[in-house]
Amino acid sequence: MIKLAPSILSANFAGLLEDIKKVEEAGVDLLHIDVMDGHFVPNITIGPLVLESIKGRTTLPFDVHLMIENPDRYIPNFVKAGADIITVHAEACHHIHRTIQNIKSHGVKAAVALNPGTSLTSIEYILEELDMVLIMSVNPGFGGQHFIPSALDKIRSLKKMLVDRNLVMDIQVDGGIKLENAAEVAGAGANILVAGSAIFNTESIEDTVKLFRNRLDSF
Ligand SMILES: O=C(CO)[C@H](O)[C@H](O)COP(=O)(O)O
Ligand SMILES: [Co+2]
Repeated sequence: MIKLAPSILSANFAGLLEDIKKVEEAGVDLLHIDVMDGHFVPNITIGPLVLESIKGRTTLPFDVHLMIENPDRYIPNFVKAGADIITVHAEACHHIHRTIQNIKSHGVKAAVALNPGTSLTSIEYILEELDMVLIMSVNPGFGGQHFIPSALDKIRSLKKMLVDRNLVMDIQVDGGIKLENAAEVAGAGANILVAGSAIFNTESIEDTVKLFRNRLDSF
């Protein structure tokens, strides 16, 4: 079954817990938390303090997408704040293998994200170490952008790499996912879809999640 991970980047921060409750009650699978530092990406969002304030108040696992430089420095803080999956960007890590081991040493799942312009070859030699690969389908930094179509080929190639090596791990896709393209992204091989604006910027979160489920039913 395809998992849905709403990105709280598009939630109402004045009533964050209420929005989280809405997606939880609508039956989503993960809470995608976008952490931006104003250096790796041109935007600043949230840090461990916000995670700590929602920890224990939702049953949804925390899927933490770190769009920050020097992520190793902050991994213990995010683990302590409740992270279940930590994703770092290949482009932000000088020693990606070491960073992955660092994440795993804290007992949480480890993933690598690739920007639209980054090749799959950058993870070729660490694939066996990963729990998930995140294919970015927008340039990171902002919600509400358009899906970059070349991501579809990259998802297909990644899926083939995994099959060829007999590896089982999650393929997450993030950016510009809407009701209209969700099935195509899943069809290419993704099994976790992140959606921010498509879920939170709607009249009814419950109805939108149902519509996503209908479109993804057959996968
Ligand atoms: O990592 C991200 C941006 O860097 C977000 O997770 C992503 O953009 C989700 O928002 P939307 O679904 O509105 O594109
Ligand atoms: Co994200």
